[in-house]
Amino acid sequence: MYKNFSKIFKTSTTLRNVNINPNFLVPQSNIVVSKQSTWSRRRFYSTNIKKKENIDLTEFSPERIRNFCIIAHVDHGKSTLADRMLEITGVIPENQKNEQVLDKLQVERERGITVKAQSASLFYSVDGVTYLLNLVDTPGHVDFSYEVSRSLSACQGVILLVDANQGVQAQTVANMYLAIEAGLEIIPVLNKIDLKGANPALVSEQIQNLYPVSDEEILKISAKLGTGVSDVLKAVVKRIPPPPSDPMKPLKALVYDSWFDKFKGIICNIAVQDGVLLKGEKVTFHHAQKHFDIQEIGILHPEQTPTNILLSGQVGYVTANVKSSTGTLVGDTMYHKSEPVEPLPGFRPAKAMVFAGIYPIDQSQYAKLRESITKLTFNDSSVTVTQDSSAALGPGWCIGFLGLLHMDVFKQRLEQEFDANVIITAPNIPYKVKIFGAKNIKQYKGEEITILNPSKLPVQNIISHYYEPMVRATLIYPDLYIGEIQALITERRGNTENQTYLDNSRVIHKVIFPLNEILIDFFDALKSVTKGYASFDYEDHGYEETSLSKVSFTINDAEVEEMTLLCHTSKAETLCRKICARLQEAVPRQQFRVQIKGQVNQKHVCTEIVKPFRKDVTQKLYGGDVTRRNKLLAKQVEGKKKLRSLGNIQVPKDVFIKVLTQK
Ligand SMILES: Nc1nc2c(ncn2[C@@H]2O[C@H](COP(=O)(O)OP(=O)(O)OP(=O)(O)O)[C@@H](O)[C@H]2O)c(=O)[nH]1
Repeated sequence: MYKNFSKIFKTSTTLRNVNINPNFLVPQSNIVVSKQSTWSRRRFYSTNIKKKENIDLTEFSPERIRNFCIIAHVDHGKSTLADRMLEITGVIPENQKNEQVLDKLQVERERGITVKAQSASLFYSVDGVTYLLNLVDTPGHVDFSYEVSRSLSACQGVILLVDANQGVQAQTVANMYLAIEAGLEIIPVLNKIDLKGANPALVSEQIQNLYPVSDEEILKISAKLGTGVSDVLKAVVKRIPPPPSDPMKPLKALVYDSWFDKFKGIICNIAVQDGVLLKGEKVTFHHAQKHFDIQEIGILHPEQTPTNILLSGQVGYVTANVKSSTGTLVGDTMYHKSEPVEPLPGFRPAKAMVFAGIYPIDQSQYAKLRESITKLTFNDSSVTVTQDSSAALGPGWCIGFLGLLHMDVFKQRLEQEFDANVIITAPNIPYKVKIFGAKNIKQYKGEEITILNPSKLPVQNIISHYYEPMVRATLIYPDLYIGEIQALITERRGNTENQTYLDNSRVIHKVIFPLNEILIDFFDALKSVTKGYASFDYEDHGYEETSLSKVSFTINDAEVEEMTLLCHTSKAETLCRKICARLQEAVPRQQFRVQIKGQVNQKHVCTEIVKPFRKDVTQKLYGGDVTRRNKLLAKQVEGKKKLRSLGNIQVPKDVFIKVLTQK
C-alpha cells in the first residue's frame, strides 16, 4: 500500500499538468479485505470488465504484486491453465465454455497453438489480502522461444508446467534453463493428472533430477477440470517474490512487447520497474530517442482496461499515438522526458535461423505490403527485415525467421491480418564464406561474408572456405530407441556431445548438428523412429567449416534464382535430382514443352520435362479444306514459340516452398 502518496507524486514532475482522478491520490482504507469479501471482490472485477470502470491500482504496492509466466513444452496445457486462472479470479465467467481465451490470433485458433505471448492482470485474495497478479501465457514451440525469453524479463517467477502423462520434454528443459538464467523463482506443476496414463510420481522424479526441488513443492493439477488450480494461484503469491521496484525513484519502464492498432497506433506493453507513470505525461523512449505524450494507460484484464496510472512493479499497456514509422520499441526503456535514467539492459536480438524472400504478387502492392510488414514486426520483433530484389519477382524483402513454423505463421498473419497477397521463396540458412585476397576485391569489405541468398554466392573460384551454422539439439526419448536414434544422428551429420538418463528409462541426449540437417524434416524422422515418443529442441551453436555445393535449376534455360540453394557437397547431387523431380510435378502443364534442368556447381546433373497441353485449334472446323487445318496448326506452333521465348511460365505462388520443404 502506498502510504506516502503525496511524496511519490511530487517526484512525478509533470503531474501538475495532468487531470488525475482524485481517488488515485487517496489510498483506500479497505485494502486488506476479509476472506468473506473475496467473492464480492471477484464479482466487482468481473462486472468491472464489462463496464470498463476505473480499477484503482494505487492499492497495489510492489509487495502486493506478482508477475509470472507459464512456461512448458508444446501442448502441456499452458493456455488451459490460464483459462482456469481467469475464471477463478472472475475475469471470465466460469459457466461458459472457455478454451484458450488468451490465444487471440486467428492463426492460433486455427492451428491450436500459441505463437504470441499474452498478458493478463488478475486480482486474487490470499489470507484476506488482495494481490495483483500479472500472468503471461507463453508459446511452447521452439520457433517462438524469443517470445518466452522476452516475457521472462517482465516477471519474477514462472510456473513450469509438465504434462504428467508425457513427462519432461525437450522444451520443458529449454524453458526451465531460460528461467534459471533469468534468476526467476520456479514453481513446478504437473498437469493432466486426470488422464489415465498420468504418472505424477515418475514425472516428479524427472523434474527433481533436473532441478533441486522436493516432491511436496511440485503441485499436481488438472487444468482441464480445474483441480488444484487455486493452489497454483496461492503458490504464486507465497513463493514468487514481489518485483524489486522502488516507487520513489524516477520512472524507469521496460517495453517488453508491442503491437499495432489501426486506431491507436503502436500499443506498448510495459513493466514499470521504478516510479509512477500517469496518463498525459511526457515520456522518452531511450534508444529510439523519441518523445511522446501518454494518451492511454491501463492493464490487460485481459482486454485493454484504462487505469490512468501504472505504478512501480506493475505491468500494463500504454498508447501514445506512436506511428508505425518510429521503428521497433521492444526492449527500449521509457522514462519521464525531464528525468532521464540509465536504460535497462533490453533484449538480446533474436538470431534468425532461416531466411526467405517475400514479394508482392502484384508489384503495384509493394508500398502496401511494406506497410503491412512494418506493422506486423511491431507484434513480432523476432524477425529481421532487409530489402531485397529478385530478377523474376521484382523488389521485395529478405526476412529472417526463427524456424519454418515461424515463417509459415508470419506469412499466414500477413495474409489474414493485413489482407496481403505474397509470394514467399524457399527458405535458406545463413552460410558464411571466406574470400581469397578479399582486400583486393572491392565489393567485399571484409574477408568473411554471410550468404543469405544462395543465388548471390560469389563466383566459386574466389571462395577459400565455407562455413555452415550449427545447433546444439536436445533430444529426449525412451532408451528403447537408442540404436535408431544413433543411426539418424549419423545420417544427419550429428555429433553426440552428452548423453544421460532423465529417469530410469528416458535418455536426454545433446547433439551438435548442422542446422541444414534438422531444419526441414528432422522432427518427423525422429517421431517416426520413436513412434512419437521423442521430443526435440535446439539452440544456436555458432559456425563450423564445411564443404558446400551450389545447386541450381533452370526452366526453359532461364535460371530460377529463387530455387538456388547451398548444401553439403556429399548430398548435392541426390538433392538436385530430388528437387528437379518435384519441380516437374509442381510446374503446371503449359501450352508448350517445359524443360527443367538441375545443376551442381554449374555442371548439368539431370533434366525433367513437363509435357505441353495440345489445344485442339481445329475443333471448330467441320470438314473443309485440309490447307485451312494446316494453316491453323502452323499458327499455333508460332504462338507457342513466342510464349516459350518469353519463358512465360505461370507457377502457383507457393511452389518454391512446397518443392523445397517437401519431405
Ligand atoms: N485431460 C486433460 N487435458 C488437458 C489438460 N490441460 C490441457 N489439456 C488439453 O491439452 C491440449 C493442449 O492444451 P493447451 O492449453 O492448448 O496447451 P498449450 O501448452 O497452451 O499449447 P501451446 O501453447 O501450443 O504450446 C488441449 O487439448 C487441452 O484441452 C488437463 O488437465 N487434462
